Amino acid sequence: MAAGRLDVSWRRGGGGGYFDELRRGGDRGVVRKNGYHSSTRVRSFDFKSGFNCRDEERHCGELWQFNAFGDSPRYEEGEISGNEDGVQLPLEKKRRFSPVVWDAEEKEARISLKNRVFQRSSTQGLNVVSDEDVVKSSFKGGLELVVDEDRVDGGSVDGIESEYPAPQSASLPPKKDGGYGQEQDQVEEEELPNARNIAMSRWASDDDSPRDTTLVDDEGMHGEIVCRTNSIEREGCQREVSDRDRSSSPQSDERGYSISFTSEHELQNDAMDVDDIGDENVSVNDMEQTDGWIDEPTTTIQRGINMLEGCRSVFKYERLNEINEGTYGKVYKARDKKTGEFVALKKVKMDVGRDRYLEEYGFPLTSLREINILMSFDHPSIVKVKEVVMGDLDSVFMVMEYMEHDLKGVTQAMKQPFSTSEVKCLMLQLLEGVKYLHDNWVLHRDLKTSNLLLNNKGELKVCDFGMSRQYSSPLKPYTSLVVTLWYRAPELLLGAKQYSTAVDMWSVGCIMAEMLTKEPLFTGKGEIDHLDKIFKTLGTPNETTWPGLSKLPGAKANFVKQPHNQLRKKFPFTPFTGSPVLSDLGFDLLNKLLTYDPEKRITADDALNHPWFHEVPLPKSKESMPTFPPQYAKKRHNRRAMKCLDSWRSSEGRQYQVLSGMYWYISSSGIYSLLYNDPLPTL
Ligand SMILES: Nc1ncnc2c1ncn2[C@@H]1O[C@H](COP(=O)(O)OP(=O)(O)OP(=O)(O)O)[C@@H](O)[C@H]1O
Repeated sequence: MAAGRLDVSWRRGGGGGYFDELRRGGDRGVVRKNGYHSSTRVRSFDFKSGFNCRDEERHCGELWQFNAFGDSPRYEEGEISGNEDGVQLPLEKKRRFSPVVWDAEEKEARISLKNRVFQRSSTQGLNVVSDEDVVKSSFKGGLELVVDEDRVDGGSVDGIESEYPAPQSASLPPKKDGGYGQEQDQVEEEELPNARNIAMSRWASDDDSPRDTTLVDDEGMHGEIVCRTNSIEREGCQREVSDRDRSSSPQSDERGYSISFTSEHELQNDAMDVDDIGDENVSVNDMEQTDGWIDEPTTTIQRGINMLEGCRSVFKYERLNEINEGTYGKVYKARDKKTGEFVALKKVKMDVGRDRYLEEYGFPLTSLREINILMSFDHPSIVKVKEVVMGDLDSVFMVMEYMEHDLKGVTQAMKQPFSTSEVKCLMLQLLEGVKYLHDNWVLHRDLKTSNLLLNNKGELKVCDFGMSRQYSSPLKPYTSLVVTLWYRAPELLLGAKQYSTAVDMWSVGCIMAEMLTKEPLFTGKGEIDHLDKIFKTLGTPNETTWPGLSKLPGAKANFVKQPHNQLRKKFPFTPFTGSPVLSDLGFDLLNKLLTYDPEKRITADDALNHPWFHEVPLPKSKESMPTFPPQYAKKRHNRRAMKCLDSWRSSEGRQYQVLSGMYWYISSSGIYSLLYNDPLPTL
């Protein structure tokens, strides 16, 4: 898996401003601004290791490094300590949360020498690294070297040794009060799992600086040197490219490194014709001015050796259509320019309202959670995040495997609900995914049909981990404002602050019912209304059916009184209507998922072993699951498509057309739309 790291830097002083910047790895210290002393702190979010957060701070040009969150790399430790949602995990449980990468076999140590950062890796070579994906930046930086202790004999690095002797061992930044003792050393080692693909990413610097394309080069080195600089003045270790050297044609130096620069503000102007639309993937690069993914980076440096993947640039991908826009980010379909693979790119929304992490560190907590969890998980029922990439304007994108549909879109568009055997196939996959989450101490907390992705291979994958969090035993208080209302468990609706995996299982119950009937089970307009709807269907709970109910904050409200469970009525025995029949065993499972008392609610593990899955009709295999027409594109203002269709329409004189399985039509407002499962127009 490709890896990435984000450095979030924020600066104080130097003009009284307090502003955050997102930077890829390599952004290091502006020390002075307007004559004032200014310190820059860089917090590194290491997406490869799950969540490894470390701070570096510059004071008067000196680099101080310290751990942001205490004693060891751990999941969201900063957020965990002392906030409302806080969970302090017992050690063994931390370990059990295995997907967050703990094994730091390839440990690295950072050594600060003057303004330079050496990074040591026990397994990585000493490589000259450059970046294929340099994103424009206005940073004036220092120098970062990555040095392999195994390969660098006695700390000798060609061309570097004289002035910056390579370290024999991990030395420490200048010791400050309460700073780096031996203990800190140890922590530092532990806190730095291999970040070879991350730490080496770097920024081009100021556009107006000829040094933004400075490369450091050392022929004979077998390892890796990363220079983040606009001020490298190293003999024998420097290749400086001046402004006039910039050209749009690639160059090759005698060592075989290819150095190329694209022209300033060169836009990707791929011509498109009607056929492009027919290709289903409507490229919208040149019309939708979505910040962060408009221009190609102005400078590209390519070198042919030891290319390490840092936080790559979003320009590695060609943006196709927008798939959807959720609360926390827009999701686009895109194509990897190199491999042609389709991916989904979720742009991290930076304006998510009040978010302590956003305010403090420049990155929203919801996205950190999501990225951390998704990058560390590996399960067929959990959507895979391939990498995190950066766009212009400090935008960040998560690159996910592309899934053609989500369950919500599919159920809404279907004429008939899924058959029982299809529901079983989907339920098994969903339960496997949920079991995996719960086994790894993660609550999803927002399971709903729009967060279940489907592809045309019959696979179901859980996505959207923005609300998810790690839990522990004994439970700590969490916020009860989780889970979209219709799928929200009654204990949450009644204000429980302590809850566990059962909240997800309730959502699974709601989803199961919706798959069977094609309609959401409970559709309250507000919390009280929603509870009323639940109680009308399942009967009003009491202390007998749900011990502890009366202690919940919302339990005293005057709810509808309904003594009986009416759920069965929602699944009438209608063998001739074509609707799936919910057998007694199926009903038993549904009832167990929709049990009021969270303690008695069935677990994912037990649900997977429920006999309903063993009775006929047996679950369909994934391969025999139905495929669905392409998801309709929500984006309605696709000007390029409009243009193409316009000409096409005038030549054909038709109002509707089907192109590559998509139904295009012209709405009353004259806007072209893509319709999913629209009845075929008479042509
Ligand atoms: N990997 C993917 N492949 C295809 N479509 C996806 C993918 N991930 C997300 N989507 C689409 O984008 C929608 C929104 O994604 P997601 O739920 O992750 O965003 P969000 O901002 O967290 O949304 P929400 O408002 O539900 O919290 C999904 O419902 C789905 O339709």
